[in-house]
Amino acid sequence: MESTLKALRDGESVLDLSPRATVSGGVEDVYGEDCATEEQLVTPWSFSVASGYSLLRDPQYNKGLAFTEKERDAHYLRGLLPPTVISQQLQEKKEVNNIRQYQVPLQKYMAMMELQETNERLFYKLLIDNVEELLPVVYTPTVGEACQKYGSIFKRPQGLYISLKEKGKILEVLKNWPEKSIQVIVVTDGERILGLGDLGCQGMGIPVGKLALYTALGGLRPSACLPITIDVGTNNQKLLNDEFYIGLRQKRATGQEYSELLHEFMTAVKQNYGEKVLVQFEDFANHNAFELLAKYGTTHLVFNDDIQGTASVVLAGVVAALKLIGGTLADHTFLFLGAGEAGTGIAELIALEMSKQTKTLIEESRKKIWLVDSKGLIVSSRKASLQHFKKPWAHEHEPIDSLLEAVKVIKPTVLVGSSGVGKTFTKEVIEALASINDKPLIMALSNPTSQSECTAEEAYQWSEGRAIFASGSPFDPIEYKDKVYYSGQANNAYIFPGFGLGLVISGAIRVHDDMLLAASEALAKQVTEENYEKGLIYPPFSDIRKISANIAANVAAKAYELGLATRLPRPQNLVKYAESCMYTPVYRNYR
Ligand SMILES: O=C([O-])CC(=O)C(=O)O
Ligand SMILES: [Mg+2]
Repeated sequence: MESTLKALRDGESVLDLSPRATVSGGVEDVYGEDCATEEQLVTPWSFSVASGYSLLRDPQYNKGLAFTEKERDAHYLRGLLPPTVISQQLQEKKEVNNIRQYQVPLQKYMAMMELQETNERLFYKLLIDNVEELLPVVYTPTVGEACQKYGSIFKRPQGLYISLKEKGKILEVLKNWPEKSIQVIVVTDGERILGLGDLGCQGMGIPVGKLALYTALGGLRPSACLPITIDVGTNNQKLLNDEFYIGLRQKRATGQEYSELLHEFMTAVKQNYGEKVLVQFEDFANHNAFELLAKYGTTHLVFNDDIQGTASVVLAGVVAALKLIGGTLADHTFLFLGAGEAGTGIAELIALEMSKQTKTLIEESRKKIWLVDSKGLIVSSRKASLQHFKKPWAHEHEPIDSLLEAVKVIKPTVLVGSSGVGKTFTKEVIEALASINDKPLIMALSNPTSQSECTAEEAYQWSEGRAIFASGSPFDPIEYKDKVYYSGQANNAYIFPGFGLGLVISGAIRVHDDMLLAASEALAKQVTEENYEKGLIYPPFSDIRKISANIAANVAAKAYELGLATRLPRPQNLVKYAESCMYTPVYRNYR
């Protein structure tokens, strides 16, 4: 092989397949590329072993200035790099300095994406070593703005685009992806990107970002991760009018046309990657999210991050918070603003855990949990007109129109925001909550920061410093009356990377609700006394790889217990095993 490459580089056509014999004019080259006119056909040759110039442009293998002298000799890199050889540590220092120089978060995002596209291992090294600083760049809130402007900032495609144009050909499209051993797919149809609504094809930033976290936080290999956007159109008129929009210019396909495309996709995925590939649904609109999860939950390894991942992270936060606010889960009364994927998903998982703890029927546990949607409190008199996923929460009560009224009447101890609409936890709402509770637990989950139900500062100020607060997007520590308040990030990023790792290492073939409880339990256990002293109900993200290994182990253990694991025999020490499976971004040495 090496002599073949050398010969090609020296200008010989070893296999003599080059089209040079058939083209004329211009300067002759081995590929026939430079001498072809526009009408003449050329062959897009590529090498199967990255070497020389192409090695420097292959993000998976490129090491830039960190290529050693020996590697520069062995891989035809002499002269293609300046003479200096530096360590990955120094490269990292330089990149961190570069990123810090950008004032605008979107510029930082673009710089990080460029790094991912030029030197993958360096990108992950940066992200892992500086996770608290860079998470808000590659993930919420900045990724939201990136999706909104995706058409304008778009340089190179990342991930796989499957649009209505590919109907009937989805299996072929999957085969176009260069990697064959895929373990995790994150897929969106872009209809409900964070709390920003329908961003159509530009939702691709989300699967790309989520999978970057799968690798950085959960240790899945980048080559095993596949981001996919399904483009069935968009109802976002602004995007349809935008000359730089990258998606199909049509209104969303719905009904049969939609479900047929999704079905072809799900079938092709299983056919191409087998039973054990995890498909994570992300940021679908409510109606499709619930339907897809129910439909494919029994035939595929599927996980909905917004319903199940968010539920698991919030349950963990609530369980941890009990140390600060007192009582058992069943002693508390929960009020949600938002009864979509996140709201009903969290409510159901809390009810499930409550029932397990108290050995009562889930119908009884649900009565401790109240949901408010855009039409007011969900009560039994509204039942006939409710979407099916809201019906379990229609308890007997007089109708109530507003959140404020609901807080006053229901007297919740825990207030959760999951509607995707910002600034809805007003001063009045938080004051009312704080007048009922000594230590109210407030979780403002909506993303990005612009959609947060309230800010950390508002939560502490309006509760006179008594609230325990966590939010979906991060807030900096707040100083209030000479005291510093730290708030946690109740984001599914704590759960899905470890959860997915647990499924992969056990060879799980289905997701079960008990695995979500297992993930919650593992996360809640990672909160230390030191965290509690600061008022935190989540451990810091700087420990996330250890946290993910623990979550993965607990999830895998549950998969074995339920008979859903196929990787046999079961490893004895699952935490150690999970850690040993995790990708690390240090450079490999090339022979
Ligand atoms: O992406 C995030 O930050 C959390 C999430 O799933 C969402 O808001 O849809
Ligand atoms: Mg989401």
